[in-house]
Formats: sequence, C-alpha cells, structure tokens
Amino acid sequence: MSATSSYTWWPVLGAPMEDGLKRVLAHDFLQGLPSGTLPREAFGYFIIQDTLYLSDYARALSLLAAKAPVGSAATLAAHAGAAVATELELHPSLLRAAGLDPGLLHSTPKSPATTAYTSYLLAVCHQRPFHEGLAAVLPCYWIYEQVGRALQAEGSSDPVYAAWIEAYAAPGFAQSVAETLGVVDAVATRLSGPELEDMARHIETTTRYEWMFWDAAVRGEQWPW
Ligand SMILES: Cc1ncc(CO)c(N)n1
Repeated sequence: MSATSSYTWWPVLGAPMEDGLKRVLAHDFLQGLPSGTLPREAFGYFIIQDTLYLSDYARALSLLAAKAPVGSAATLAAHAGAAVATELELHPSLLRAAGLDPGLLHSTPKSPATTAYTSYLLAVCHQRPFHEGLAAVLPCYWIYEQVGRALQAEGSSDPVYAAWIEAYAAPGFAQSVAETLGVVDAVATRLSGPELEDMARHIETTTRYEWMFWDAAVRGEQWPW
C-alpha cells in the first residue's frame, strides 16, 4: 500500500476508512463515472450539494486551524482557502460543462444528507478537542484521494466526469492529503489508546457520511416538504 502503512496509528485510524472505501468504490455513483452511465441529473445534484458542503467544510477547517498546534495551523488554514477556491472555480465550471445552470447554486437548499454531514463536522470541530475534529475531516481528504486514484486508472468516456476525476487525482490534492496525514501523525503519537478510539469513531462516522453523500445524489434525496 501507500506510505500510510508506516504510521503506527494507521491500523486504528486507517481501518474504518479502508473498509468504507471498498463500499464507496462499489457505489453506483462512482461506478457510473468511468462508464459515463451516471445520469447528468445525479452529477448536477452532487456538484450543487458539494458546493454547499465546501462552504461549511472550509469553516470546519478554519475552526481546526484556530485549535491547531502552531506548526499545523497554517496548513489547515491554507486547506480552508483551497476548499473555497474549489467551490468558486471548479464546481461552477463543471456545472456549465455539464450543461447545467450555475444559477442553481444559489437557489438549491442543503439536502438532508448535506445538512447532517456538515452539522456533524462543524459540531465536532467546535465542541471537541483538536484531535477529534482532525479525525472528523480526515476521510474527506483520504477518501477523495483514493477515489481520484482508482478512477484515474480507468478514466472516463465523459469529458465532464473525466475533469472531476482529474481534479481529485491531481498532485496538488495528493499533497494536501500528505500534509494532513503529517498533522495527524504529529498529534496522534502523543495520544492515549482511548483518545485514538475517539478519533476512530469520528472517522467511521464521516466515512459513512461520504458514502451517504453520493447515495443522496443518486436518489435525488429531498426533504419531505
Ligand atoms: C463531500 C465531500 N467530501 C470531501 C471532499 C474533498 O474535498 C469533497 N469535495 N466533498
């Protein structure tokens, strides 16, 4: 595997992500990207919800930056900035390329899954110690990197889906994941077994939310009224 296996904490913190990744890669949404069979409607739903997600994700990273050991604060703050840039640049351009109206970004409410996921991230980053918040955001990085790599190997017949895959398979994204694993390593080596277990629980939860986020797009999940 990757260099992650050399981290002493990887068996505890990596296991829930590795389990979740198998399910994520098997999901209809991601299966439909290389083949191009994913309906445009589901892709558009995802990009719009992901834009809403990224605003709150950037806020969660900013909260974490404020709680971080000084050596890690600038890294997390820079990642918050990168999340906002993605929201403002990549997502509107993908929507236009997919033939969808970027105006939908301003008229669509957060779905139930987006609301649940971002509320969880923000609550943990607000209310819990630094290492727990860091754990909650870790699957956002690691899962997307793995998805980008796995799908890049297959490519896509659809240029819009190929562009999305390339964004997460890019060296710049891999760099931000490597930096975050370094931040985890700096903190995790000083933590007790129960504290690592607390981190593992958040990782399991947000890994599930990652799967649920793609699932909501395929189902076109809506509020009951
Ligand atoms: C839901 C979700 N998780 C992680 C990422 C990676 O930034 C993203 N764009 N969206």
